[in-house]
Amino acid sequence: MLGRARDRAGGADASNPTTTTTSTATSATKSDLAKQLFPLSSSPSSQQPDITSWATSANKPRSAALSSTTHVINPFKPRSSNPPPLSATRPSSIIANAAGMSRTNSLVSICSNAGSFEDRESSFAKPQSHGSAISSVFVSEEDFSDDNTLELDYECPASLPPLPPPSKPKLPSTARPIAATTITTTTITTTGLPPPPTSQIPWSSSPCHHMFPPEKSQKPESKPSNHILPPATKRTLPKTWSQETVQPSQSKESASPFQATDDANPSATPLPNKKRALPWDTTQSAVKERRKQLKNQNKNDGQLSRDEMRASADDHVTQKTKASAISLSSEQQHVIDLVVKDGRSVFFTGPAGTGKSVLMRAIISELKKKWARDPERLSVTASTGLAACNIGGQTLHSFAGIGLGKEDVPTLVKKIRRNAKAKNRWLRTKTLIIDEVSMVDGDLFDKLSQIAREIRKNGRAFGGIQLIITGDFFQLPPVPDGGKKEAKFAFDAGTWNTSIDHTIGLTQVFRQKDPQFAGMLNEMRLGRISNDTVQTFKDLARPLTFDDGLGVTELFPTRYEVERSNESRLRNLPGDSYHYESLDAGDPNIRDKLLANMMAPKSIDLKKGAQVMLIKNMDDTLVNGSLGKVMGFMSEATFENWAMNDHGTGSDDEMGFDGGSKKKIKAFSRDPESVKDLREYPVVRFTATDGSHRSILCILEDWKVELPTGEVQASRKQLPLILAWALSIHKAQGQTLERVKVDLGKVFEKGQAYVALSRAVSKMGLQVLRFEKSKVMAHPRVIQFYDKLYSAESAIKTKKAPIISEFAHKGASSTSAGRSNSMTVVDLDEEEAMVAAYG
Ligand SMILES: Nc1ncnc2c1ncn2[C@@H]1O[C@H](COP(=O)(O)OP(=O)(O)OP(=O)(O)O)[C@@H](O)[C@H]1O
Repeated sequence: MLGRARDRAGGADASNPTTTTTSTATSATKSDLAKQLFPLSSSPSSQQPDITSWATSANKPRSAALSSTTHVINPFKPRSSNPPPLSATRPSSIIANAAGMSRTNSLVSICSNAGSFEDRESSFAKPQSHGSAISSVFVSEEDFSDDNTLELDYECPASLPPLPPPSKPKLPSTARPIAATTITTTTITTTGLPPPPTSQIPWSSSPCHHMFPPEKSQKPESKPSNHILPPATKRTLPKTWSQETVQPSQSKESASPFQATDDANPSATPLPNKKRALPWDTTQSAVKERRKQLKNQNKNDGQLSRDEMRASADDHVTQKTKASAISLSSEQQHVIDLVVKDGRSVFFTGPAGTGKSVLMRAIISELKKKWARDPERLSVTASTGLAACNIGGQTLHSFAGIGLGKEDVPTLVKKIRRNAKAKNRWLRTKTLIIDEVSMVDGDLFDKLSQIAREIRKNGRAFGGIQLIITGDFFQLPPVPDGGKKEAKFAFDAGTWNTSIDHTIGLTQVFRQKDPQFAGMLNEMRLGRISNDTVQTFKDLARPLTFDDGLGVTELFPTRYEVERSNESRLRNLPGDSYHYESLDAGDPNIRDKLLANMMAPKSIDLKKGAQVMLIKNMDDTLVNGSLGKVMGFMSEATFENWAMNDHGTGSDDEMGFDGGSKKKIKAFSRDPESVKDLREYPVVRFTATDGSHRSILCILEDWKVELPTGEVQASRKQLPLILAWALSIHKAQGQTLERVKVDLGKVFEKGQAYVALSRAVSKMGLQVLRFEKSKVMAHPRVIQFYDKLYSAESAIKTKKAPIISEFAHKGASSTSAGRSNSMTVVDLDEEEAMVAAYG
């Protein structure tokens, strides 16, 4: 085995972890050491490295039509060297010529090889429903038994967030949405035991039309598609819904626009009546009533399983999502094929806004189908509680059952063996998903791999578990443990290269439609900012004003600053304050821990005029992250009576939720039968993702933490709102925000400035204060890591295959050299930890 590994590893340089591509000559002399340190027997190997091709741009017909608006950005060149913005007249084929480019500038060469790109159309529908895929989160009680102060073992019960439709900035725009900006793409085989795919995996970018707002006439269903997510079979409505009988108790709702049905298709989910510009689009209670109704029907006829029922209810609520489904780009689809069909271990990365989260949700959806009969085969985890929440998973620590994970591997293995549930998770899991890997510590990664090998009694990396990992190492790094000055990145783990078959770089930036802005952000990401970019960012210091009454969301590095800012803004508002305390239930011993990291706050104070953010997906346009303003407060009955009596015909502003109107509304709610909950809830006017304004009465929502058996471990009832004048950069990671203000003077950590600014959809919605080049810090190790990846890809393109294995072994060597016995864990959730760590 060793000999075979040695044969395969010929030429690898095991000794110099920091060398990128300049040490080919020396590498051969040191390869033996590398081979001994990292015998390939434990890693998926390939006879020849699997190399997939680079590709950019949209499908040919569209790109031809839009040739003047489709740009390929070279991410490793200063913006000034990149293609000009949309307004410029140069056509799309602005790809630098790599010929003669030096090895030290190898990053450039990746994008420069025009021949490595190919255009190919692909169009797939995204999962139809955003709120349905994940409803339960699995937490074992034992996860918390050893570390009472640990706040890491949090599993979010939230439903899987939606794959949001391409959002169209409402702000005045000088640059019209065009095709996504292509940054770079690479697929690199770093290891591979099983024989790699023999044929090249074709690449192409998603069609240009993905960048446009969904057109009503263009229904995704009408497009030929091989992969429709999620499966239509799980999304059918119960039979009983086809003849919707209105019970007396539901008569009010049926009078509401939400309940309007499609005569042509009685089973179709009713659409909001757009003719009636009522101040309510629907109420959450209406949605809940629907679910209750469905549940009762299920009980009566006993024909639907619990999941089917839930899926049906969600289907009803989110039916519009189907019509505006995101089509995965071909590079995204390529990753799905690799992980779902081929079962490969993959790390996919890419700049902010390239659809990593969207892709991960699609993968989870597909794998859930794959493991429908044996759900325990799939484990969904993330480095932080919040990130886990976003994909309906649990923290990596929680999954592993290692508490803080400070002990050495033998101790941790013993600990897990004592914990039947944790042990079972390790034994049963076939596919492990890790999101936001940039915040996973390298030592932890190695420990987990070793634990898996021992518990599963399988010598392969991670005990043979398929890994699907995503994240962008240029974003927030791991928090170093007390003793360490700097955290170790996961890619520096000794087992990183042997655990991953393919490293894939997503290239298409979807969040920012303006290629110039996307290019500026990419310069930031790499820490190589041109003077032009510095000046453009400095010009964004001007204040932003909007005519819809909503302001910008200010991003702060610490939670303390966020709370202070939100509290002072709330205090300065006139009027009464409404206090909402959550209703928590569950075993008091573990409840608080389970609920600690929940996005839903333990308590929230609101006033009329408060700026809030929705933290649950209501439907396809009111989603987690939608900004809104509190217009007033009223009880459910009042709100529904108002709807029933059709007293709203104007906009919210016309209606005005002032005292007079409110009194008037209350006059309609005297029927004691209808008044069950007299408590007043906020009416919030949201700016929906399609740019429209929608007002809903925000009542209490449920968050649950459940065991796989469905047993509820802890639950919280709370408004689905948080104050949103200010948000922490940590909480903002992963968000797409249309109006952002960032004061870079307060930023202290590498990657923070990039994360903060890259939340913005456009320059028009971004205000940047105190922009300094020095504040934009990219970690040298990260630059080096990506440099290697792209160098390797460049080498692949020039058919210098040996360099690939050299790359893989270098990586292994570097990490082995850096291995230490010191134990480090990631502090997963709290900004305070970061502050403590970084001062
Ligand atoms: N295939 C696609 N077609 C159209 N829009 C897409 C596609 N994939 C992602 N998007 C959109 O791009 C935006 C960014 O996506 P997403 O949040 O998944 O990116 P990300 O890479 O995870 O970003 P970050 O690293 O900042 O968290 C979202 O608004 C999403 O809806």
